[in-house]
Amino acid sequence: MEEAEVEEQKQTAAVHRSKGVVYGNGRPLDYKTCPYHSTFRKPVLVTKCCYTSILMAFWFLFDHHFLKNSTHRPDPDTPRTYPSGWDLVQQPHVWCSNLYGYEITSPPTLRKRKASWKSNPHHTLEPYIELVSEKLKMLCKEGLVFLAQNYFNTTVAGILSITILVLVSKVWWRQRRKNVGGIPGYLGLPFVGETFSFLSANNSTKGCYHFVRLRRLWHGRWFKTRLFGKIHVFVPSAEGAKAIFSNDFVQFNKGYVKSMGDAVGEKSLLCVSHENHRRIRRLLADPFSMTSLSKFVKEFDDMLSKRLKKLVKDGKSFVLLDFSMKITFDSMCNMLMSLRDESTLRQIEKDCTAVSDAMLSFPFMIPGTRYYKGIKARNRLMERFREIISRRRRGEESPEDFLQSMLRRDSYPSNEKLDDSEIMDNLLTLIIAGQTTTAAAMMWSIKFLDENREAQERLREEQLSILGKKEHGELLTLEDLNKMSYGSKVVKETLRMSNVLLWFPRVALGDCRLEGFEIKEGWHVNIDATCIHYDPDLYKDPMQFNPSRFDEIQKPYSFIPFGSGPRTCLGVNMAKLTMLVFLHRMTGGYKWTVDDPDPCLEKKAHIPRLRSGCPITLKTL
Ligand code: HEM
Repeated sequence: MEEAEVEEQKQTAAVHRSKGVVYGNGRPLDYKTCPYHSTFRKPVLVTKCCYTSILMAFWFLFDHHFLKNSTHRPDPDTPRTYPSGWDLVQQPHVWCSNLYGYEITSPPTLRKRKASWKSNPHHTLEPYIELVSEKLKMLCKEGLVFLAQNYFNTTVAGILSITILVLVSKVWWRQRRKNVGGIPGYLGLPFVGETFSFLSANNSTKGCYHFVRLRRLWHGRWFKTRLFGKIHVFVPSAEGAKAIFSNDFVQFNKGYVKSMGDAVGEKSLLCVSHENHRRIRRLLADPFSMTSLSKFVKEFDDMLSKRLKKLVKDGKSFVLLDFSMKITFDSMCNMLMSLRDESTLRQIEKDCTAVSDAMLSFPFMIPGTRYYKGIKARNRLMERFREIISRRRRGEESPEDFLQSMLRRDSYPSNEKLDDSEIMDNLLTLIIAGQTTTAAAMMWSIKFLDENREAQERLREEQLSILGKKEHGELLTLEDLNKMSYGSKVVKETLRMSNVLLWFPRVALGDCRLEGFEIKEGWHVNIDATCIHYDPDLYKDPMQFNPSRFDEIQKPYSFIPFGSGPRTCLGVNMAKLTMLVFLHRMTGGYKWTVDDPDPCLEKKAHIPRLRSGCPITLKTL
């Protein structure tokens, strides 16, 4: 791209930033190619009006021209049948044209119809001419032609005015609703709303956030839409996020669909009521505290070092996303249930993927559907977890892991322990909530560092200095990770830019106001973390990968990749530690080349991930 072009693009971007345009997923909106970049809702309608008028005018002139200039007279000997009055009403065009006594040659649709009439000997075009000539005998020819011309022009004028009226009233109606309802936006038809646009964005390589990005361009920072029959408001500000997070469970609650509850289980942290949530979360939290995770750090480091060594020895390109999905899954199953057998792990992973796919599907138990497969997979998983729990209760095995720490509470009072179904549902929840998110973040960290060599070299320097103080082959400890100050900033900047969870959904439990905007009971409010993380007022040059921006303390609720409040991510520490260990091994021991720079996102993925999975080749330093 030429320098002038780049400059122009930057200026356009600056204008859009000042209007509150959001760039999601670490990928800028391409101003050169995006057909919508300067298009707002109203101009779209005005343009539609103009196009329609021009088309109608063309049709009128075209038709008139052919009527007047046609020399093709109908064959008077063709067999005739007479049309009914209704046929005549449906074909005023034919009627008008025949008043001139000539065959119709336009518009194309009529030509097609004429062909079909001809193929049917009992229904030809000629009867119209016969009818007209009969009428002509009865009426004064000049008078009728005058009438017909008037009728033709009136029809065209009528259609034109109705079209323009409909479009103008649409603009007016939209404008009126903006003022009355408070939050701008387009709700579309009942139930359907903009669901199809959302699904189409989700099914494209721009990712589902593209849907949000476009609406923000059209309506402004705050907007509402209707998806799957529910009204959704996208909350774009740190202040809005604060208001929702600090009223979680009071004014807002996490809305979950039936398929989600069926897939992960009704005792899952994601689905339980307020009281149960507090108790389950308290009991689950301990194994995820920073101090309890030191064993996890060592085991993950060991697993990662061995796998990377093997890959570099092979010297082949490998898909980073696949690698990170597998290693996060294996390390989590090891930490939760001490599962290490390869074939068992792969079966469980397959079932967990099926459950995860079923979470946002239509809940109909029809064989072959995602929901059906997910429920079957869930049943298999529950059976497996039940077996493991029974073996432990019989004392056949008792490894030190998350599950064992839960079972140790068996003799505690009921509010101090989890029952079996609570343990099993939450084991599944933890695996599903932890695997895809952490794996995607790991992939993005490498992609961003690859595009920002300065940051990569600075991180490498820090990691080599930590590595230099350790024995050869010695595993990382929590203390080592605490020394990685630049590494932590790289992790933060990766999470800010990648927005692994694009927005956090809640449902309003009653009518309320957010930053002066009216929210009705039952509306879905989505805390738009992506918009907040790309807000130029909160982050200077938000498109720039710059870990050093975290030298400064962030404003409250401006950095929320793990959410906030009573529902903050339970695995926040685990995720950060996993990423730090990963970055340490990748930059401290290796260099890499990204083998496919394709920036497109994976289709139908709720978590933004590269379609290519980011294939890389490793080389030892
Ligand atoms: C980079 C990785 C991760 C990111 C970005 C992430 C992000 C989040 C966010 C934003 C939420 C809150 C959503 C909301 O408020 O609606 C959340 C919740 C949760 N996360 Fe994570 N997460 C990550 C990794 C993990 C890991 C590794 C685990 C567990 C092993 C985990 C387990 C959970 C659970 C159980 C919840 C539900 C908490 C509740 O409702 O009380 N996450 N995560």
